Parts: sequence; C-alpha cells; structure tokens
Amino acid sequence: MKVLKFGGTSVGTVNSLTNVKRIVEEIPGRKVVVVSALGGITDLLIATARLAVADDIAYLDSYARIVERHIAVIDGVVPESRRDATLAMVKMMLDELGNIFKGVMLLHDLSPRALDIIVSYGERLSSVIVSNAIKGATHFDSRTFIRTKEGPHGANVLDSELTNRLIEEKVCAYEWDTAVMGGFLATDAKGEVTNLGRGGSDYTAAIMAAALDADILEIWTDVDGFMTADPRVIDTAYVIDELTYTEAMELCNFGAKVIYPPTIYPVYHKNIPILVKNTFNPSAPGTRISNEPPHRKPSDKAIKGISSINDTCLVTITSLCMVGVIGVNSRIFNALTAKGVSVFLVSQAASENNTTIAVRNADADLAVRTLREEFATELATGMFNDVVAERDLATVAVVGENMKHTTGLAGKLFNTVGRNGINVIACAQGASETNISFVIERKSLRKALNVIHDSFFLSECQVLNLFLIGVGNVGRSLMQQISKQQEKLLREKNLRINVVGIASSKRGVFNRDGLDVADWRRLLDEEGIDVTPDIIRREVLNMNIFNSVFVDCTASADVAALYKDLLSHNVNVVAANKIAASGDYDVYKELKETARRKDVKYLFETNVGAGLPIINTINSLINSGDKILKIEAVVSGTLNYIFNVLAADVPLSRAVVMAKEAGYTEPDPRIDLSGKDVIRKLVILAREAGYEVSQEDVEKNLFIPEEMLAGEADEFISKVASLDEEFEKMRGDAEAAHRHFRFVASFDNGHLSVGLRSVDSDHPFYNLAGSNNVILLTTDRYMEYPMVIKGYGAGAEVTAAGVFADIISIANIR
Ligand SMILES: NC(=O)C1=CN([C@@H]2O[C@H](COP(=O)(O)OP(=O)(O)OC[C@H]3O[C@@H](n4cnc5c(N)ncnc54)[C@H](OP(=O)(O)O)[C@@H]3O)[C@@H](O)[C@H]2O)C=CC1
Ligand SMILES: N[C@@H](CC=O)C(=O)O
Repeated sequence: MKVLKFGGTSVGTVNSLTNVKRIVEEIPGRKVVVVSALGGITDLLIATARLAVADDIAYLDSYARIVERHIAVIDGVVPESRRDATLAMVKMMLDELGNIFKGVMLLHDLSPRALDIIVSYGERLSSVIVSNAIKGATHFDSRTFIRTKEGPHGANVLDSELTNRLIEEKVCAYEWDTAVMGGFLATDAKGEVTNLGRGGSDYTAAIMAAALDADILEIWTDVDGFMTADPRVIDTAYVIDELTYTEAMELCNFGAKVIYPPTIYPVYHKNIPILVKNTFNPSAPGTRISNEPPHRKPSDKAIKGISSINDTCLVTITSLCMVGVIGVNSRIFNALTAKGVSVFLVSQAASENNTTIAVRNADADLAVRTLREEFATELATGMFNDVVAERDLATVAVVGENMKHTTGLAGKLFNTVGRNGINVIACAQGASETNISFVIERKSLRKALNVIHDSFFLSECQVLNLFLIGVGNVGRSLMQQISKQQEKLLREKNLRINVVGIASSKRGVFNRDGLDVADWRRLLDEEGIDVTPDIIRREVLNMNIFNSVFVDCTASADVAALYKDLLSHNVNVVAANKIAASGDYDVYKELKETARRKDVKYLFETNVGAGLPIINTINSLINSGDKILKIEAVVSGTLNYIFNVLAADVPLSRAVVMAKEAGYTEPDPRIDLSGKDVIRKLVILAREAGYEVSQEDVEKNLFIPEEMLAGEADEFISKVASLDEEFEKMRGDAEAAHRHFRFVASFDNGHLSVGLRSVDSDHPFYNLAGSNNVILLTTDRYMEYPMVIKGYGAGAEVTAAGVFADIISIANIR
C-alpha cells in the first residue's frame, strides 16, 4: 500500500489538481491520499480572521476570495456526477466558516482555539474536494483519529498510542480502495480541534504510513526532490537521488524545506522508504529516502548536501572559573529550556573556559537575559565575564553519511572557506560525523555555499569568477580566447570561466551571474557604470564572490595599487601589468607574502617574455634547490622587432610606429624605447631568482637621449625621427660587419645592466627573428650549457594566452 501526500501547491489550482487526480488514479491497489489546504488558503484564513477581529470590514472580501477559490476548483476537477453534492457540502462548510468570522468580529475575540478551528477549514475543505475529484475515493475526517496531547511548554504533540488505535478503528475497519483525508488536522482529548503544526500534512502522511505498514510514503511537492543546495543561491545545485533517513533529517531540519522534519521519524522506525516527487514533473525520479540506499558506492561523494540558515546569533559565556567545574552547561541549558529558547548549535572548547550556543536572532535577547539571570552571582563577583551575543550571522551545515569514511574532509572544508576569506566563528561536529556545522558572517553565506558546493564536486564543474580589467590589445585578445575556449573547458575539464566584471579606464560592468564576453563592448557601453580604480575595488570586494580572480591587463599604477587590498580579501590576482612586480621591493615582497598567507595566487608570468614560461621555470629551478647565477636575455619584443625591421627604407621612426601597430609596445612606447620595460623585466627576473634588487640597481646604457622622452607620448614619434639618420648609419655599419643589434639585459654575479650591443653570428642572440625573446639561464645545474628559453616575446595573442594560462592554473586542473 502507498501513502501519498500532496502539498498546497499540488492542490492549489485546477491544473495541479488535475495532475493529482491522474497520478492517484493510475496507481493500482489501495492507497491513502493526504492533502494540504489549497495553496495559499491557510495564510488567507489567518489573514481574514485577523481582519475580522480588528473589526475591519475588508474581511468580507477576503472571505469571498476563499469561497471563490474553492468553488472554482470544484467546477474544474470534480466530475459532473458528483459536482452538485460536493458543492452543497463545501458551501455548507464555507457558510459555517463565514459565521465563525462574523462571530470573531462581533466578539472582538480571536483565541488560539478559535484560530485553530478557522485554520482547520483549509484541509477539511480541500480533502472533501479531492475525495470527490478522484474516482472511487472515500473521504475520512482525520480529526476523528489523529489525536494530540499537551507536550512541553503547552505545545500539542502527537499521542501516538491513541492515534494508532483510532486509525485501526476509524480507518482500517472499513473497506476502501482510495482513502482521502486532510493532513495537519487533529483533535485533543476533549475533542477540540488542534493541529500538528505548520507543515504537519507531511507528518499526518508519515503517521498513516507507519500505522498502516505502507510499502512507501510518497511526498508530492513542487520540486524534483532534495537538492544538493538551495538552487536560488547555487544555480548548479542538482537533485540528490538517494538519501538515508539521517541525511534527510539533517538537511530538512536545517534549511531545506522539502519535507517537514518530524515526518521522518514514524517511517524511519518501520523502515518505510520515502519518495519525494514533483506533482508538476511526475516523470522525474525524485529523491528516495531509506535506511540504506541500495546503490551506495564507495565512489559516492562524501557530502550529500549543504543547507544553511541565515538567522543565527551566537551567545557566548566565558570564564576562567568554568574550567573543570561540573554543572555549568547543565545550568545554561536548563535555564534556556525553562524559557523555551531553542539552541541549534553548541560549541565548547576542551579547556571548558567558554560555551557558545547558536539561537535564532529573535531569541537572542531572551537568551542573554536568561543567562545573565542564571549566572547573576558569578557575574556580580566577576567570576564570569558578561554574556555576549553576536548577531546577524549565518550557519552552514554540510551533510553526508559518507563523511565518516573520509579522512581530511573537515580540513579541506575549512581550508576551502578560509582560502576564500571566510572566517569561521564557531563550529560543531558530532561523533556521528554526518553533519559539520559552522557559523560565519551572514554577508559571506552565499560565497561559502558556492565555494563548498564547487569544491566538493557537488557542482558539475569548478568555477572561476573573473574580473577583467583593461580591454586594450591584451584584454581584448584575452576575451576572444575565453569566449572561444569557455565551452571546451566546461565540457572537457569541468571548469566554468565566469566573467563577472569587465572594465576599461572609464567604464565598468559587473554582474555576479556572469557576463557574455563576446558582447563585452555593448555591455560596457550600454550597461556599464563610470569607474575609477577605487570604484572597481569596491565592486570587486562588494560582490564578495568565491574563487575570484582579478586580471589586470592595464599598464596602470593605480590599478596595480589595488592588489594588496584584493589579495588581503582573498581575491587572486593575475597581472600582465608589470608595475607591481618591478616597483618598490617591499611592496613586491608584501604582495607575495599576502598571497601566501591568504592562500591565494599572485601570478605575473607574462611580465617577462609574454607567453614564454620564464618565471615558472625560474620558480621551479629555485624550488628544487638550484641557484640562478647568471641571466642574459633579450626581453624586449618591441626593441628586437625594431632592430630586425630597420632597413634602408625603414627608418627608426617608422619601425617604432610599426611595433606599436603590431601590438608589441607598451601603451606608451617610450617605456620600451627608454629601456624602462627591459629594466622592469630584469628586476623581476632577478627578484624571482631570489635577489633583493630594485630598478635603481640597474646600470643603464641607453640609446635614446633623456630629453627626447620628456613631454607628451604623441610627440615622441616625431622627435624620434631626428635619430633616423644616426640609426641608419649604425645599421649600415653593423650589416657590413655581419652583426646584429640586440638590447640585452644581464644579471651577473649580483650586477644588473641593460644596454644595446651588437652581436656577431656566433652569439646565441644573433638569430632572433621578429619580436622574439631569448633568455639564457646559468645555474648551479645548468652551468656549462645554460638553459635557453626562446620564442615569441610580445604581442597581444601570446600575452593573452599567457594570462589565460595563469588564470587556469588557479583552478589546478590537468
Ligand atoms: N603587448 C604585449 O605584448 C604585452 C603586454 N603586457 C602588458 O599588458 C598590459 C596591457 O597592454 P596592452 O593591452 O598592450 O595595452 P593597451 O593600451 O592596449 O590597453 C590598456 C587597457 O588598460 C585600460 N586602462 C588603463 N588605465 C586603466 C585604469 N585605471 N582602470 C581600468 N582600465 C585601465 C585601458 O582603458 P581604455 O581602453 O579606457 O584606455 C585599456 O583598455 C601592459 O601592462 C603591458 O605591459 C605584458 C606582456 C606583453
Ligand atoms: N612592450 C613589451 C611587451 C611585452 O612585455 C615588449 O615589447 O616586450
């Protein structure tokens, strides 16, 4: 036998009721159908009662809406042969209800008992309608067999023994094929109407399933089942196919509102499985809850789901005098119990010098007052510190029975949230290891849920959330590459590149749900806001999104100045911009240390040699115990290109324009021509090799007179033309001597220098075409034959590819 429960949305409209009718009528054999009130009716009943007691005549309109809703569904779903009889029955009940509302208004009295009676009409009416809509169904009035008694704090609790006996007498004793009854409803020993609490229809169904030894309890609702997390927060959340009773209890007790928590208890004891199904999508398999899901494999994920509540207050009681004293916790909990304060998380250090409890914010004042009263003597004598409440926090619970077989899970969990800058204020894990709960600031809740979902592979994919700053040569090319590669990365590597911010020097567009990079120009123009570096910083930090990467494709010192703050807030930084890594040594060091401390990345591989793997190679050599003794390099794509294209008909001034047009130069080409770009790169190389050096330490043998570099960037090209003749002569002489000019950076025995050199055909720098770069590394291990890294050293495409590689390395995929 099956017991099926249909919630308010399932019986809310003619359409949904038609689904219910089809679902039930297709089931062969005996079944029990438990229904809630029509969707929204319980709230409407309460609201109408409140209007009536307030003498507000608007209650009549509200009541009319109740009547209208019920009549409309009868017309829509009850077969014609039973329609009149159903209408007569329902109208009679609605008239009774109308009289009760009138009485409430006249008496100006809405006692809890009267409200219970009013609310009961919701399920009484719906069950009569549904029983008449379904072919061959018999209606049972659940008030006659679901019995409550008084529990702690005056609450109604189920009288299981009596209820089971009454079910035998009032339901089992009769012949029926389909029994239909209202959920939630009950009566007490005096025969007065009570109920099982909000959500109690699930409970009624579970009580019936247990009493009748049903084969299965089906909870039909408006979602496909239990989700791995709240789908309103995590768009990659998916339906969990199987859960144990414990897992389901943990999840629904704490946020997931799929079923009413007490529902699980009666069926758990009889080992009756629960199937959560969607009335609006009946073919979806749903979530099966049972003692031991039959298909559990060792490869199953350790965490089954994540739930949370954003309404948390931590109350802490501290004292050095609590250590080793028996009975402090007992006093805390007894005092809170006496005042009806519910505690949902407890954390106490082994030192016993403090106990922290989590309560709802609404209970916080009462909890603090209660504990201050309880420990008044200790507080007055200073033995105990004052009771402290921290409000507006959120609690996250990760749930899964497989957690108990997984070593290092708590470590990974806290490491994951920590790396994303989320501070864990309190935590609790019981020895059953099925739930790890922890409390964080409420503003970090969304980020925490996302990062946990992502990191524990509950999501189908890993996500990196990118802020792309700078949409010039490199930035544009990067966006093209991302746009082309996004789908492949998702398909083959389960990596989702989500661009959540794009900015130029003037405009920025930000959206945590992701921006279409192929449409970046329109987005910036039409949806962008005016930005400054400070506004960009605020947008990034305020979004507070997990796994975030700030990608700097500008040449701006103001943008570079943001890195420290971003890294401190656990935002990864990938920079094509060389200013930070080559500027003040202390700043460079601090950025690296901040990244290490915060367990995020500060990557700038493209700072030297664009897409060539130079910095990573140096890091690998050093980390494996090698020592860099000497570096000789041609690292200016612009200058190498210029010296390669100079010809009788291509003077210096023309070559500079060509380099700029090819996208090799810095936004301001004087940075290249002055040697500054090479100086920056040399400093970065030496620093990465482990030397504490600065730009001032570099000996400079430059070839552009200082005075030519002053003034505006635009004027520079025309000024350079005055050097054309001199350069043509130099070039002619070099050509005659079969030599090539190279602008060489050198680090040798602690000495740094840059300068123009002419090299002959035996020199490794002689054959270096176009804008190519070459780096020779002499190390302890590569002594006789230095390591050579050579290839394209500038250009938007290769640089963007290097930036992209840095970004992907953060996700650590293979
Ligand atoms: N080109 C290459 O081969 C290589 C370049 N790099 C580095 O890449 C970086 C970018 O170079 P490239 O693309 O050629 O330069 P571009 O001049 O083409 O682009 C620079 C971009 O940065 C934006 N920008 C400037 N200031 C700000 C600011 N304050 N806030 C936000 N955005 C800003 C500009 O905005 P707007 O459009 O409004 O002007 C522009 O979109 C440089 O640091 C360069 O050193 C590194 C290796 C190789
Ligand atoms: N302007 C630079 C670009 C790469 O860093 C160069 O010319 O090498």
